[in-house]
Formats: sequence, C-alpha cells, structure tokens
Amino acid sequence: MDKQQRGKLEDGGLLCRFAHLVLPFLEPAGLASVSATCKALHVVSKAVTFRRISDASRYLENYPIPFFNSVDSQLYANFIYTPVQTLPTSPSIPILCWGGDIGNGPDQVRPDPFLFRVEGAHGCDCESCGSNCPCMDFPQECGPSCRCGSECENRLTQKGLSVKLKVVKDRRKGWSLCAAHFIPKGKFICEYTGELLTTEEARNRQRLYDQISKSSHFSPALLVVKEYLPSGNVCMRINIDATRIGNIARFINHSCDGGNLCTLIVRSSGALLPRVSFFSSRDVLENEELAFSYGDTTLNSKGSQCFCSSACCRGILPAEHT
Ligand SMILES: C[S@@+](CC[C@H](N)C(=O)[O-])C[C@H]1O[C@@H](n2cnc3c(N)ncnc32)[C@H](O)[C@@H]1O
Repeated sequence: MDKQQRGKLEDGGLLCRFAHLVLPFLEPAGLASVSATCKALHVVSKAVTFRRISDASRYLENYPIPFFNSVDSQLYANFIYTPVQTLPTSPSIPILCWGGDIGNGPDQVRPDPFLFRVEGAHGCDCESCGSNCPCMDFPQECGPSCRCGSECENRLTQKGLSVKLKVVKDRRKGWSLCAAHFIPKGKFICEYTGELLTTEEARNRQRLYDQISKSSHFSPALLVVKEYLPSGNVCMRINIDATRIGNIARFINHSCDGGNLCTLIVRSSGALLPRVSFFSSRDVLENEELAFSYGDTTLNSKGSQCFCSSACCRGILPAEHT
C-alpha cells in the first residue's frame, strides 16, 4: 500500500469514526451519497434518516412529531427547527440545511431573543399565580416583568407543545399537520415561529418565493399577521417566515371555511413583541388535519389552486399582499 492509499484509508477511517457527529448536518441528497460509499456510513446515515422521520422537531418539543408518507418517496421535510422566534438569516444560507438547531430543549419557558423587557412595565409578584394574579386582569400572559416561574399556568403558550401531533403527506396539499389524538376545543396547539422579518424583507422574500413557485413545486411558509384599530387601520403587523427556519406550525394548511384553528396574538407582561399562537377553535378528532384560513381569496385572483375540500372552498389559495 503506497502513502496516498494509506492516507485515503485513514481519511475514510476518520470519517467513519466521527460519522455520527458529521452526518446529522448533511442535507438529504448529501446523506444519500455518503450512505452509498460504505457499509459503516450506510448504517449511520440510516440512523440519522430514521431520527429525522421520527421527530420533525428534532427533540426540541415536549413530544416527538413523526412524518408519515404513503403518497411518494419523500421521507421527511427538510428545514431548521426553532421553537422560538429567530433573527433573520442571510438568504444565501441554503434552505436545505438540517444541521443547526435553535432552542433549549423541551418543558421549559424557552429563551426568546425577542423577549426584550419593556422598561417600567408591571408584572406580578406572585409566588404561584392563581386567580388573584394581577396579570389575569389584562389579556396577557405572565412575562419577563413577572416574578413567577416557568410552572406558572399563566404562561400557557411559552412551554411548547401540550398535544401530540404528526405530519402527514397529502397528495395535493403536500405535508399537513394532523392531530395524533383527540384535542378538545380551546386547547393551545403551538406558536408560529420562524424568522421575524421587517416588512421590506418580507416583501422581497415573497417576490422570490412567487418566482420559485412558478418554475417548481415550492411550499413557502411566510405568515403575515395584522392587528386592526376599530377604525380599520392596521396598527401592528408581524412577518414570520418559517420557510427555512421554523417550527411545526409551518405544516398547517389553509382551509376556506376557517378550519379548526384560530390564531391569537399573545402578549406577555413586560415583553416588547407579541407572539402568534394557534388554539383549537372546536373539538378536533384523532387523525384530523389541523387547518386555518390563510386570508381573503378575493384579494388574490391569481393564487394557486386550493384543495381544502371544504363545502365553501373558493378554489384559490389566498396569498398575502405583502
Ligand atoms: C405553510 S405551507 C403548508 C405546508 C405545506 N403543505 C408543505 O408541504 O410544506 C403553505 C403551502 O402549502 C400548500 N397548501 C396549503 N394549503 C393548501 C390548500 N388548501 N390547497 C392546496 N395547497 C395548499 C401550498 O403549497 C402553500 O403554499
């Protein structure tokens, strides 16, 4: 064996040794080609793929959220999971990067880079919040201005999933989020997390996504939520892009009849920015798809075809006029 051959063998040996650390950072195509090189790497690749299929949240939620696909050969959707809002990343970061994870693990109030404390804001002094907690008098959760801890019941939307979910491939709509068991009306489902964008960046990305969608199948997940004054004027707007970096809410499809979810803008005492949360608007059966209305179809006559199959389906998918 010459020096070059020995070097190659050593490189291969090194890769095999650290494969369990390196391979989780590969995109599906890269993983597949590494898997084809030798038996040892095939075994590690298979384990990585199995883990990805078995939990879309990559162990960052309280329960695993498995993928199920009986439609085609795609085993899972590829994106970076974040349980909390994140700062925008450069668009040059590839969409298909599974590697990094953002977050702190399940069952805790998640550290949020946007949870800036508002100076002078009042919170509660409760040791354990009950019906006397002053925060209950306002339509808000306990937040960074409160003394109470993560066990406080008035931090309902800050502790991650409290229901079991799964991601199921639909022939026409792509991946869809479904209930893995019965969910009663009024239950917190999940927050919508992703990159928090300025309106200008949201408009740029929407244009880019519209262009990509024209030439290939693409499922963008850019959510724009607006709050209105009684006068009808918009007083607040949040742009959250979960296309590259997001959480399980990025799989929720549109339904023209409003589906079984409602969105709520949740504020916490002392927090500068509100968050967007989903609650069940009625009882949801086991295996039922979770859906909400993306908006008004009358604003978008050129939208793509809607397959919500509700009785009042308008045939067109709403698109936000960013
Ligand atoms: C936020 S993503 C939802 C998850 C997506 N189905 C996926 O595979 O990743 C939004 C995209 O899902 C698809 N979609 C959502 N609701 C739909 C519906 N009612 N009919 C057809 N396609 C839908 C569209 O491609 C849309 O751009």
